[in-house]
Amino acid sequence: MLSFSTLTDIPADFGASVVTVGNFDGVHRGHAALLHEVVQRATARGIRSCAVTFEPHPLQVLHPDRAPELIASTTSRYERLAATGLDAVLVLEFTAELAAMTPEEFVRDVFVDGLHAAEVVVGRDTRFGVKNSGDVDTLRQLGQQFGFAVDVLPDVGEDHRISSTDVRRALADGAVDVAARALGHVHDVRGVVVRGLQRGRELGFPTANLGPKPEGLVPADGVYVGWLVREDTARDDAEHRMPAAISVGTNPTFDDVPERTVEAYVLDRDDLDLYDETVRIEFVRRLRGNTKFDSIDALITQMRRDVAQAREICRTR
Ligand SMILES: Cc1cc2nc3c(=O)[nH]c(=O)nc-3n(C[C@H](O)[C@H](O)[C@H](O)COP(=O)(O)O)c2cc1C
Ligand SMILES: Nc1ncnc2c1ncn2[C@@H]1O[C@H](COP(=O)(O)OP(=O)(O)OP(=O)(O)O)[C@@H](O)[C@H]1O
Repeated sequence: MLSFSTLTDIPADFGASVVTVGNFDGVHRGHAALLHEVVQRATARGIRSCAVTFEPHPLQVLHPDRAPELIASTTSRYERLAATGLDAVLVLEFTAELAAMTPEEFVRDVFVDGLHAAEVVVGRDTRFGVKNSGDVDTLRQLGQQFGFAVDVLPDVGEDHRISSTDVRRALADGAVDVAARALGHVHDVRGVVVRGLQRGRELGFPTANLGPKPEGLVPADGVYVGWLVREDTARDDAEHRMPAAISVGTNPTFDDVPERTVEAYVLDRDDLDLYDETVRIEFVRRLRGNTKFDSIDALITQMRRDVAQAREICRTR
């Protein structure tokens, strides 16, 4: 997938394209359906497919107090966009100047002059241009004016429209299985493995601890079942993706963990050295909250139960 960060990056011979626009945070099932349509229509016409997106998230610039915590990092969004088969992504820096463009200016500069759009595909609630003043009707008028087709796709979602907002809410509640259903993939966070307090090994469960502020939305404190994925190993390596019991929180049984951490015990492995590696932790299912135990023995007994449950769940996947 080609990646452009300004309009001037687009090569002169890029040709005509089928285009869509949005934040695509998390690249959920609604986004994926829309992007799939963009790719299919471009293939049918024998032209390029391109998604226009923004960095940072528009609300971070316009209303930082209302800006959402993003589901996925820029890296992960990029990878998921690439996986849809798009030919190109245009990641525009979202600035006050961009925010001030009228719908007509945005469409002319970006879709028409920049990407030579033959067709623009959007969801029915799309808004664009200064103060979100443009909607699908505006887009249809501009399509007639500039000579591109406009397709408005129906909502995706069984009982209600899938949205990034719902995915964020599910993750904040620890409902990682609900989030995965809306996303169409398991949610993950990404970070470098750092040294913890080295207590895990004594408890019988050594854990890979992610450094502070991993990329991606960290779900509610609790104990989860999932997978640890090592980015630096090949996909077909047996140790690339390994089942894990995961803990998110401040380890309340101990009083010495000031920061919320994400740590994963790779099931039945005490021989791994993951320090300084970049890993992803995938969250499949929540088992329970993160509790303060009266004794270390009580914690260990519960961790054994967690691990047994994790083994069972991962065995069937
Ligand atoms: C499956 C699992 C469940 C856990 N549950 C709890 C818990 O309920 N309460 C708690 O205080 N710590 C819990 N922990 C975190 C342990 O306290 C932590 O892994 C241990 O203190 C090692 O920390 P370290 O890696 O910083 O050395 C859990 C860890 C795992 C892997
Ligand atoms: N469930 C859905 N079904 C169909 N299209 C969707 C769905 N969700 C988003 N889209 C479309 O995907 C494009 C990109 O959307 P964008 O990421 O900007 O917002 P969003 O997902 O609607 O945001 P949020 O969920 O945070 O309200 C838009 O054209 C939007 O209409």
